Amino acid sequence: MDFSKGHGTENDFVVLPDPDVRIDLSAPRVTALCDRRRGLGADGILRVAKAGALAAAGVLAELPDGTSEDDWFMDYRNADGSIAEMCGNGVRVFAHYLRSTGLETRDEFVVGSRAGGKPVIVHSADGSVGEVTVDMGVVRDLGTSAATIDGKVFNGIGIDVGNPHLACVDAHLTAASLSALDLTAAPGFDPGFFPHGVNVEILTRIDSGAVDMRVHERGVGETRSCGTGTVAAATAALRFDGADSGEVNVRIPGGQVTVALSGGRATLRGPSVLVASGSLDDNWWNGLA
Ligand SMILES: N[C@@H](CCC[C@H](N)C(=O)O)C(=O)O
Repeated sequence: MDFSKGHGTENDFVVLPDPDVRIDLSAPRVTALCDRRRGLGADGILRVAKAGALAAAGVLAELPDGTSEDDWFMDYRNADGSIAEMCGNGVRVFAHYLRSTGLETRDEFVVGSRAGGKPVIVHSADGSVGEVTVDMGVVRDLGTSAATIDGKVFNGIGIDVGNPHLACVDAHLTAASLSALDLTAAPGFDPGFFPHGVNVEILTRIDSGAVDMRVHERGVGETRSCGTGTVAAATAALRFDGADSGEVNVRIPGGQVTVALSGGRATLRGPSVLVASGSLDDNWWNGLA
């Protein structure tokens, strides 16, 4: 079992090449592989497969919109073994991996996800560093809700970027007070509003075209970055200022990305790093099934 390890602004992933879908990617295998003591350690897994092969194997009930059988498909799993619809940082790492390994020779192609096909532009991709823009598609406003963190209530907007987010702009926050927040425990949220759980972003308002953001991810915990979360954050920050389009630089603990919103759609541009590749021990892997 070959693997690569990579990250997008320090949101890290184990990449498992499995074009013909021969691996049983069970929840125990995902959790063990993502465990930072028992396994390789990661926020999530990116299985690299052909969309048609995933459908034939029954991993996908049907091909999502904008995805065809021959497209590469990012079969994303959270560190706790749950399946998520989309991962913005993951798509950048996925596209970088495909280009740097030669599995894909084009600079512009579609990456399939459970939230639909995501067109990408690979601006650069060597063996270790890449830069990718992802067309994230339609961003949907779900209405207002609130999160509770460390006993404090943060008002925000529910935003669907293929997966669910609650993005909370707090005009009193500074980069320093944001970094002092205790995000160890999962934020409280309204389960009636978010029946499938939610990713929660806390952020400053826009200053000089940029916001600072932290995130607590569904199925993972606090991460150093979340690509779909940065799109939700940029959307909420623009709304906070009465705008529905524009470009926002989003600073997260793991780096910076750029989100552009226009006509209810978003693009996400940012870096990708591939740090290692190798093979898993067969006995260890097979013992996890
Ligand atoms: N880190 C990802 C999002 C991964 C999925 C998320 N935890 C969920 O369950 O929706 C990103 O970069 O978007």
